[in-house]
Amino acid sequence: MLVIGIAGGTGCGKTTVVNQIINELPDEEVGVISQDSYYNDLSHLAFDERTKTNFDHPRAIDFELLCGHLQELKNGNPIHQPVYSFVKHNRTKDSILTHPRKVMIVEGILIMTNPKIREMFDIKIFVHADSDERLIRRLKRDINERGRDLNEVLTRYQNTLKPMHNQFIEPTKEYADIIIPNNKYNTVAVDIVRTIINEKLG
Ligand SMILES: Nc1ncnc2c1ncn2[C@@H]1O[C@H](COP(=O)(O)OP(=O)(O)O)[C@@H](O)[C@H]1O
Ligand SMILES: O=c1ccn([C@@H]2O[C@H](COP(=O)(O)O)[C@@H](O)[C@H]2O)c(=O)[nH]1
Repeated sequence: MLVIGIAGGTGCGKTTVVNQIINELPDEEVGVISQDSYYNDLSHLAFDERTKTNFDHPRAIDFELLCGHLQELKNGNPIHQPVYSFVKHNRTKDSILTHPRKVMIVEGILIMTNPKIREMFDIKIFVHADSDERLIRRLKRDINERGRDLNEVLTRYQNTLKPMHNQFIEPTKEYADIIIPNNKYNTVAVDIVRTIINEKLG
């Protein structure tokens, strides 16, 4: 199994890049795991308390579960990938049965901060977009798709997103084998990654 890790700050375009990469590749050969599925289960907290969580700190992620699931997939076993709700700030009761594939892509802001997870990646990719571009995209996406308002996104950006990005996420760029500049859509980079995957698929 070829495991590809794709990291980068919020709004850099990780999900978009992953969708572009897997578009036209056979479903049964390539799978995706999102770090978002592995946010800690916060069911013990009331909604108001959950909104105060720092979701941009490595502590917010259940890396033990993510690591265990990746190992299971590498061993050829299926996993039940949790499903996360950004609107509720919590895991849902659902899960997605995910079978091992020849190629697994793991994407998320913090995946390269964890040494054990990092070691499991055969290829490490960091998607870069400037911080103003990321903030604009995040504002639009969170207001349109994640039930937030302007003030909420900006406050979170100043209080946690920006400092956490600088402290934990940006430094993981140094581990990357490939850095994809993504201020604009980057079809060349996507094609290169697709070529690598196609070689693996034979
Ligand atoms: N290169 C790009 N140029 C303009 N908008 C983009 C680009 N890549 C992604 N977007 C948009 O920015 C938003 C965030 O992208 P997304 O892929 O969800 O980022 P991430 O997963 O890194 O948080 C989405 O609305 C997406 O359509
Ligand atoms: O309950 C939550 C959990 C996370 N977030 C924010 O999501 C982003 C990570 O997702 P991307 O798709 O990579 O942007 C992270 O910056 C968290 O702040 C949230 O708002 N609510």
